[in-house]
Amino acid sequence: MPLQSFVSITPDSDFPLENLPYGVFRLRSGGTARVGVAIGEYVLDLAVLDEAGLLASTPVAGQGLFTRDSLNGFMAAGPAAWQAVRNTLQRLLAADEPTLRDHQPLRDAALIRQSEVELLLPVQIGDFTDFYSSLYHATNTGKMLRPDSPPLYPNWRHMPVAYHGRASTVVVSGTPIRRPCGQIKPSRSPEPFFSPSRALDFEVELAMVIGVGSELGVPVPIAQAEEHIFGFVILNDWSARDIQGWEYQPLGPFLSKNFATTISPWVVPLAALEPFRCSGEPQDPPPLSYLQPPRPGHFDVTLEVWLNDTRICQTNARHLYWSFAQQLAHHTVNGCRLRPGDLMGSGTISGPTKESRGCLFELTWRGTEPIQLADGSTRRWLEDGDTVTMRAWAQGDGYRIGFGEATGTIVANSP
Ligand SMILES: O=C(O)/C=C/C(=O)CC(=O)CC(=O)O
Ligand SMILES: [Ca+2]
Ligand SMILES: [Mg+2]
Repeated sequence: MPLQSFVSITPDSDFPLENLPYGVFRLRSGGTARVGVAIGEYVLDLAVLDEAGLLASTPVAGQGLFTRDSLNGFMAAGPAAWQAVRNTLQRLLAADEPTLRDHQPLRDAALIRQSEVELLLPVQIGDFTDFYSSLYHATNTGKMLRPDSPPLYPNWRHMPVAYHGRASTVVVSGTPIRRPCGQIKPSRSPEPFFSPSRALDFEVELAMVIGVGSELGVPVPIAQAEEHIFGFVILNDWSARDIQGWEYQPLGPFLSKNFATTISPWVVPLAALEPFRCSGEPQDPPPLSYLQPPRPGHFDVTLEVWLNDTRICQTNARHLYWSFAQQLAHHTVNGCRLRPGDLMGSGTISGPTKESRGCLFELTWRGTEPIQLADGSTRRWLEDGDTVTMRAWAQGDGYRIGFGEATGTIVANSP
């Protein structure tokens, strides 16, 4: 039986009382940025609640953490504070709780229609790392990029491989995406040339948002890894496959991926995904002991990709080989420090079936098998004006933990 709120929530809403994802918003009519949670069609303004003393029972009351333009201050307060605020909000929004329900002026000030707000980038991102943790994606990618070698490098099943991206180009859902220019060298061309990308792609991922940092030189043990995770967003790692194919050896992706990365505006708390914890793909060989988790670390989250009006991919985060806890333990095992606001992408979440391939690179097999859209047109790669929208949710009994969406439209460029 879903939790009952006095705010009306339909069963297909992304934002029931069980979810309460955090975001940063501004009224379209003006004003400063503030922190809120999504509930049904509304945003609950936490700054208003704090000023009214309704968060008094939590360790973060009266610190001004919700009148900021990022979640970083609140995230740094740690898991006990997150849990206290979450418990308080679930109580304040409950159907049988009069404090907010029956206080009309406060209710009007605190609950704002989402249609009246602009959602901002929720986190000030210090570092962005992107993993490569789907066995299906890594195998397909390896087959296409390196047809004459085994698809997986020998390290892949021993560690969560990743590359370092650019925090400076992570943008919030809705931001237009300018087609990047760069060096391209098709195999039939003897020399590289400079051009707008002709092989623009998306990658559907989830990303963890780091809440609490770690100490320089001190690895985070896998059993404590999740204590550092504040929550999750949808991530689209826009990728220019032609630039990537020429630049990536031997150091990996660079300009082919760091021109833009889109994230969804609501950060879904780890606590909201707890009922959806599950095992991932079997790991063979067994990982080294620092990567052996004390419990399952995957989550049953469905993801969809829409290209204009056509759904072109449906996949699930449980298809990942390496879990978020394993990624985090590996990332810090050398003493690399975490900071509040770091962002870590899962890697493209491809599954075992054709429709669960998480990028055009795989869906069109490097552009050789065009896909058909509902309007009759076909695509090998993204065209100017195309809109890619990603959605994600965990399906509960009578409710869903939704992530909202991560969307972006391609804008033309000329060299
Ligand atoms: O060079 C390769 O084998 C492939 C690299 C990537 O595709 C990097 C990446 O973004 C990984 C991912 O999203 O899974
Ligand atoms: Ca990626
Ligand atoms: Mg990218």
